[in-house]
Amino acid sequence: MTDTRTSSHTLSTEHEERQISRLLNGLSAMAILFLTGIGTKAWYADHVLHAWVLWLFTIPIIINIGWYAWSGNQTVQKTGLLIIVGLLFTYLIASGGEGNTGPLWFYVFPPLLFYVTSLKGGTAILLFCYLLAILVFQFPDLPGVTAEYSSDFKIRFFATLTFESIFCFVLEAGRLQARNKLVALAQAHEHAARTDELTGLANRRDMQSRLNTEFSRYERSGHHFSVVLIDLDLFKRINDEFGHDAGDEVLRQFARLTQQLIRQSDVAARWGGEEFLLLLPDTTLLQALTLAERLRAEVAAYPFLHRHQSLPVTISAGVCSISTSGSVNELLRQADVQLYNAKENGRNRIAPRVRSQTIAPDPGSPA
Ligand SMILES: Nc1nc2c(ncn2[C@@H]2O[C@H](COP(=O)(O)OP(=O)(O)OP(=O)(O)O)[C@@H](O)[C@H]2O)c(=O)[nH]1
Repeated sequence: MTDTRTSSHTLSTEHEERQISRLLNGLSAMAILFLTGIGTKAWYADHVLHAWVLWLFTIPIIINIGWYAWSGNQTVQKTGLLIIVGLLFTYLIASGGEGNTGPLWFYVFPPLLFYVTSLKGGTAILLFCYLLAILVFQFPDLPGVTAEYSSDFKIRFFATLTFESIFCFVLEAGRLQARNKLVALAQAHEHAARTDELTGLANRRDMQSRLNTEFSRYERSGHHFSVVLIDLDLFKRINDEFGHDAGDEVLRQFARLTQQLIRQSDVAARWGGEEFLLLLPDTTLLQALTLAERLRAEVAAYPFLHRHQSLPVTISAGVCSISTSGSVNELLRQADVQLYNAKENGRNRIAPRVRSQTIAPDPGSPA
């Protein structure tokens, strides 16, 4: 039984990714404002080169925002912004910014890095940035390096940055752990809401929604499907003679047997107490009847056991194809009528009756 629907995990990840992208756009807009403002201040303070460098940094940020708006590619948006911010901070550390305060902007990096990348990736990038900062601090004669920092500043800078990085790492790890627990909980709830507890098959609610989906597919692209409505014969007698536990065990064993027989794309659901419904996509009436007959024969021959006691189990089933009914309700009604016929005609049988399977295939259905 396959689940073609999007899981809550995928949905939550997509939602989170969109949230991160919106946040990055907001931060990019703020960065443009800051760079323009601080650049203008530097211009009036006669730091012309510094002003131009800050203004020029706004161009790749604007391009990055525009590229994301055009392509919607979140990976490029994240990578682009991290590279720009990394280069900007390298410049600020190497040049000292205004009054040697450039390195202070570095404190923005760790939380952003861990939030946008993974814990491992963030740590690797951060260590690389540390290495760059150490190079700049230790070798002030390197080309492009114009700032010199006191030893006190360097020690305090690295100590505070290390504390900040560790806190950010721990907080992000905690956030991810809580998030993963919540996602797992949501998945478990989602699964429970769609599953029959006793048999592990889909429940009626899930089957109803799958039937509607399959019917929409049929209306859209003409893909035929069939259903088999199954009822365990004289089940009350099993309960009465062998006990309710034995009845439950029969339901479980029958569910297992059914699942072994149907295709991956088919869906088996517990429709009611001892009633089951099979949804068979891309299946003609004849094919559905063949499957139902095979299942009937297997059940009749299967040694159902409970506490070493052999239990007599047979099934009756009504089969119907969408090509002979215009709606899901009509399909189910017809299957129910056929099931009633099967019971009326003596149980342990499938309806409609097929004489050595010479029924004509559904018009327009796959061969
Ligand atoms: N053990 C068990 N029994 C159930 C469960 N759900 C429904 N039943 C029983 O299934 C029996 C169904 O009985 P009926 O509707 O009279 O039908 P039947 O005995 O199967 O007879 P036919 O359908 O006419 O062949 C009832 O006794 C229900 O109590 C369940 O989850 N576990």
